[in-house]
Amino acid sequence: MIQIEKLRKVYRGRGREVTAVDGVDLTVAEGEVFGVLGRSGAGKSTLLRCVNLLERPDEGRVVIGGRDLLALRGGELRRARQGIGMIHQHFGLLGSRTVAGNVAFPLEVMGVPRAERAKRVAELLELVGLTEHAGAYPARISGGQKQRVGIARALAGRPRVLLSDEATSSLDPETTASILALLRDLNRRLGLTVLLITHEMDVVKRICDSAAVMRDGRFTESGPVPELLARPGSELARGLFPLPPAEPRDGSTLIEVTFTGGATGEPFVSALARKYSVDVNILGGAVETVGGERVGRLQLELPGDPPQNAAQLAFLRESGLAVEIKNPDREDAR
Ligand SMILES: Nc1ncnc2c1ncn2[C@@H]1O[C@H](COP(=O)(O)OP(=O)(O)OP(=O)(O)O)[C@@H](O)[C@H]1O
Repeated sequence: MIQIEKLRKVYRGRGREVTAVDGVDLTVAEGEVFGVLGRSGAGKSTLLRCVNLLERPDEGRVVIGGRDLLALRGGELRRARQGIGMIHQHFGLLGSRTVAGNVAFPLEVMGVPRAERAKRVAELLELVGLTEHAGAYPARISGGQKQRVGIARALAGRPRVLLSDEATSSLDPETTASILALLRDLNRRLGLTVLLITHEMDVVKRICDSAAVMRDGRFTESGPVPELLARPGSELARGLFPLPPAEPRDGSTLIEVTFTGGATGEPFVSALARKYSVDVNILGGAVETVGGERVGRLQLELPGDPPQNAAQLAFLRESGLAVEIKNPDREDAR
């Protein structure tokens, strides 16, 4: 649904150049929720703004629903952009208009006749659970309700794609959870494709099917979330399951094991201990639900150095677990 190829955006000014997006490739399948995670300054906002051409990239391609946006002009481009909704961290509501008036605004711009507009506004408010607040002004509603207005307004033109620019960053955890649940629900009910940027791991954990980690204008890793979590060395996995720092002791093997889906139900630690008569020391771990799937990471210590544990490590890998050896200087530390 969204296809970005070799996207590059450089800001130039006062003899200074900042490469905000530095050759990003990104594919978001139809109906998918894709999260781009990164710290401030990583280039996330610029990337998102290039997707709906609020910012014109210097190089690369932006293809949405099969249409190459950079090749479109005038009315064609306007129509293509109507198929892309956007929500923002600070909501961007008009204080002088009611909730209903804010949602009606894009419909007025599109020239939708009054009667049809009223019907559509009512539908949209129902969709986001704000029917009772139609006549309220933004100053009198909560942050979560404001973002619901933002979402209803973004959906007014029946977009197939929704871009979310840190939509929950100024909300408390409980409200964040309810907005993320709403986005997930809309994604499923309307088949909406969602591309979101965030600096919060929790957002990725709660609703993203796929994710990318962005740093200095580039993606350092990208893929379906369960796959990333199972990838040794994954930054996303480390962020979602922070394990205590641990130094491998001489004569022992320190490993981090990631398990997803089917492997979660298997008592692999006890199976390992029984099969090889080893004392497995559990140093840390966490199990979470990510994208509706149980995922976990454990830090384990086995007696004996890595070569002595070759069979044990193979057993874990054959059980469907991703195993990363933390002992330094290991050529096979995968
Ligand atoms: N209009 C602009 N002019 C010049 N430089 C800019 C402009 N917008 C962003 N930048 C620079 O581009 C880089 C990427 O910024 P961007 O806002 O895309 O990152 P971000 O990951 O979204 O961070 P944040 O969450 O803080 O917005 C930063 O170094 C920033 O200073």
